[in-house]
Amino acid sequence: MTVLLEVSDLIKTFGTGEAETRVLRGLSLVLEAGEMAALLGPSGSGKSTLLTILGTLMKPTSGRYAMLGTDLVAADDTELTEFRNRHIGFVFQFHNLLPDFTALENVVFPTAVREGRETAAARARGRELLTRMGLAERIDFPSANLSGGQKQRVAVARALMNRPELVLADEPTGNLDRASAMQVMDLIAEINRDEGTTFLISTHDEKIAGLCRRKIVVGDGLVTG
Ligand SMILES: Nc1ncnc2c1ncn2[C@@H]1O[C@H](COP(=O)(O)OP(=O)(O)OP(=O)(O)O)[C@@H](O)[C@H]1O
Repeated sequence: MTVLLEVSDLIKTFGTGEAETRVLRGLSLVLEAGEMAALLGPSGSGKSTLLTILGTLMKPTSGRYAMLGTDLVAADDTELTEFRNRHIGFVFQFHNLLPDFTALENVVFPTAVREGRETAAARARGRELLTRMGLAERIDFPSANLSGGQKQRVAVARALMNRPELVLADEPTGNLDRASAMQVMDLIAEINRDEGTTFLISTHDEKIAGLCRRKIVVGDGLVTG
């Protein structure tokens, strides 16, 4: 197996003095390329904080983080933005789609903004992904008119646009009914299997976690299982 990322001795504190909260307390974790892992743990245990650090959206207070051989603690903001755009996709509980944009426009828009233009290749990739997500009939629908499950599948397609090695999903099914949640998870599993994309999925739902090959449990700022 190839190591995709490794964090070690991660500490993250918020606030100072009496208000200081130590959220991560020396957490270490290795993710292999191609894993599909659930991130579990009680509310407040630090799951979102860890995902935000792994997504390079926030630096740890101390500790090491390397992905694909790049030291992401030493990297500056420009390097981090570039790295994130190329290698990491995000799916959140609230999909954050632009309601007046169609499904396809939502999927292609972030790439178009980054590249300064919308290319035919990007549109083709967007169509292919939406079709894989079972949304071929909804490609040109305004996203406001899609169901919650459909919107979340658009969000998964958007996260995959740039063929990231890693997708971080923070409670991606938290807002969905059971059937829609299972459908989103099935599609994630299919992408994981077919394209080798690594997924780390935080969830409170044991059934959702059960669909992942590995469970990582966080408790009190450390990996406990
Ligand atoms: N920016 C911040 N400033 C201060 N405290 C914060 C900040 N972000 C998170 N925290 C605190 O860190 C702790 C962990 O939060 P985090 O959101 O990582 O937990 P979680 O495991 O994702 O919880 P949940 O399952 O409820 O989403 C909480 O006590 C939270 O209040």
